[in-house]
Amino acid sequence: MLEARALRKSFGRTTALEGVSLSIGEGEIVAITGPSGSGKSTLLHCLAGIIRPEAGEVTFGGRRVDSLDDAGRTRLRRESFGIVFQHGELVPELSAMENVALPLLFGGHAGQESLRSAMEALERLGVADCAERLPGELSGGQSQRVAVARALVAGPKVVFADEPTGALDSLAGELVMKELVRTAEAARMALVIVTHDNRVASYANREIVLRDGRVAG
Ligand SMILES: Nc1ncnc2c1ncn2[C@@H]1O[C@H](COP(=O)(O)OP(=O)(O)OP(=O)(O)O)[C@@H](O)[C@H]1O
Repeated sequence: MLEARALRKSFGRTTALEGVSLSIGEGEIVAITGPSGSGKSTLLHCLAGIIRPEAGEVTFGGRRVDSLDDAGRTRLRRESFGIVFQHGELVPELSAMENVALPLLFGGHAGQESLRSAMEALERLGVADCAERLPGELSGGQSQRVAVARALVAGPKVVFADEPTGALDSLAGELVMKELVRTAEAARMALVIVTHDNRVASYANREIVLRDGRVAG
């Protein structure tokens, strides 16, 4: 469903990815691991259409992602992907519940229905009590759970998550991982997780290890 072939990406003189190829199936849970600086986030961003590789191809459902223009990639992300960034990246002026409702509102759903679904997603992630708060009034871990709720709420085909449990204690981390895995299994959603944490990687069907921008195993 999601494929990458011979990806290369550099930043100035730093080669972040070199010759990375992989294929991820529907409903598959894949952990991307490897040392700091090995290219994990860069790979996730290329797969999700956030940045474009200099060489190689990314396809989703047989359609090229990397050759789409910015508007095309934004539309694809909105329609088919859910993304959890390392630091939450919530809209600061909107409440937690409104942040979670955004993907539904962008998708043309009615306001009340979107807010109700957002509330249910917050409940499943154990942060319903944060619904009315602004992102600036949330802890790092609460923000991260709100960001996971936002990524899942619109029923994406793929969720990309960069260290989704980095700011969480082990109990909350487990809740987040169980909710991600439950949704992946129930909706045949693929899940691509960048992580340093072996416990998180243990939820995956497969682990892709990067070293110096290449797939090492
Ligand atoms: N925007 C950027 N500008 C310049 N260099 C960058 C940029 N993004 C990444 N890099 C470099 O590319 C390499 C890969 O970075 P990347 O963030 O993908 O690694 P990572 O494996 O996710 O690291 P970490 O585990 O520390 O988050 C690193 O050497 C990094 O310094």
